[in-house]
Amino acid sequence: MADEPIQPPPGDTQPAAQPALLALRDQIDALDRDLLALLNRRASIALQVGEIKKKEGSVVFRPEREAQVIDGLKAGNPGPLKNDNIAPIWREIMSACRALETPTRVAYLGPAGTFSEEAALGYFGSSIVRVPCASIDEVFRNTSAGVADFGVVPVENSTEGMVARSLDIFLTTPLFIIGETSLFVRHNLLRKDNSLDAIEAVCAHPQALAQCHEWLSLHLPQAERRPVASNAEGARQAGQDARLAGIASVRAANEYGLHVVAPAIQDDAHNRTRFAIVTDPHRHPAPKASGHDCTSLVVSVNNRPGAMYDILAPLKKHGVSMSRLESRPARSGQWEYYFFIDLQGHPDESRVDQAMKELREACAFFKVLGTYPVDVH
Ligand SMILES: O=C(O)C(=O)C[C@]1(C(=O)O)C=C[C@@H](O)C=C1
Repeated sequence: MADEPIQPPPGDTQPAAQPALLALRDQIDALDRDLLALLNRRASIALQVGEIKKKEGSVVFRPEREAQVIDGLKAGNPGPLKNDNIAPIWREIMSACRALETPTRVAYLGPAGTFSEEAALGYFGSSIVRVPCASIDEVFRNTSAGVADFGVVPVENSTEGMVARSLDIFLTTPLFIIGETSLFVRHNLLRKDNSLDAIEAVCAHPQALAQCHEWLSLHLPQAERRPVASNAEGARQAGQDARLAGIASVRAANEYGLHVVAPAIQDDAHNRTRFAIVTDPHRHPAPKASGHDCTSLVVSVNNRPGAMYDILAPLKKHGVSMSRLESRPARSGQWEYYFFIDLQGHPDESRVDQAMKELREACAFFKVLGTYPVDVH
């Protein structure tokens, strides 16, 4: 039989590129070369800024400046690039420029693949030195001890409310908040086998187990819900034992070689977690006003009639808006509470400064947790 040339199966061939397409690609290549040249010019200017900062002995990371850069670009964006894409692109550019000035070491609840890691990368960009920690306490400890320059800790979830451990540590930590970031949290059921059969236990962080409560009750009513230190730790354990499943991100599935057996199992489709960026005030000054700032406080008032009014009155008097008010028992056994308050504005604004002074006088306990640019998306 004569040798027939082997024909590729239909659909397996690339159609010959159209001349018009090739010409457009040539334009993209030329623009990419221009972009690279511009980015390198930007990087060498950042290096010069770094030299000046070194001489002055000042810090490299300036969250208020980065927020202003992104806000300014979004305000003047002619499109068609969407404004939502501006922040992630420029965060990466500034992350790379910052890394030329000095390494940024960031502590977060690890191991690799946690939402905290995703938050850290989203906020600082990927040119950082990662310091994964075993617990939220360790994030605070490593940042205080100078093992990391910054820590990223979860503070609030849109389904489950406050992250109690972080807030409790905020009462006493010497660290303060210099930034915030929030993340859509999509939980996925991960497992070695691609099936829901014979799962004995689901291992995840208690918050994730709580956020998937309804789904677990419906689909895996027999399975034990086993709390572990982080979702990535649960995924790691699931990677070693087919009887276990984890609840974690797709990044964690890739990291530990697991199947996404059921995607998006969180009870609330809009599940978001908010993270605070903390640092040591001896090594990093408070960010200056950026124009869109938030100031976080924790206060307590003696248990008396009108105590809540005394907290709110100075804010009303000076026209300061409050974007968050959370209470947490003071554990005194006296029905006393700490109030976590977010004010809109920066203490450099006199109305905010005045309101804070009067609020301080009305409170038995008053601590400024930090002042920082609001999250820019
Ligand atoms: O403007 C500065 O202070 C810089 O160091 C430059 C730059 C940037 O790349 O734009 C980098 C790091 C800072 O956090 C802020 C901005």
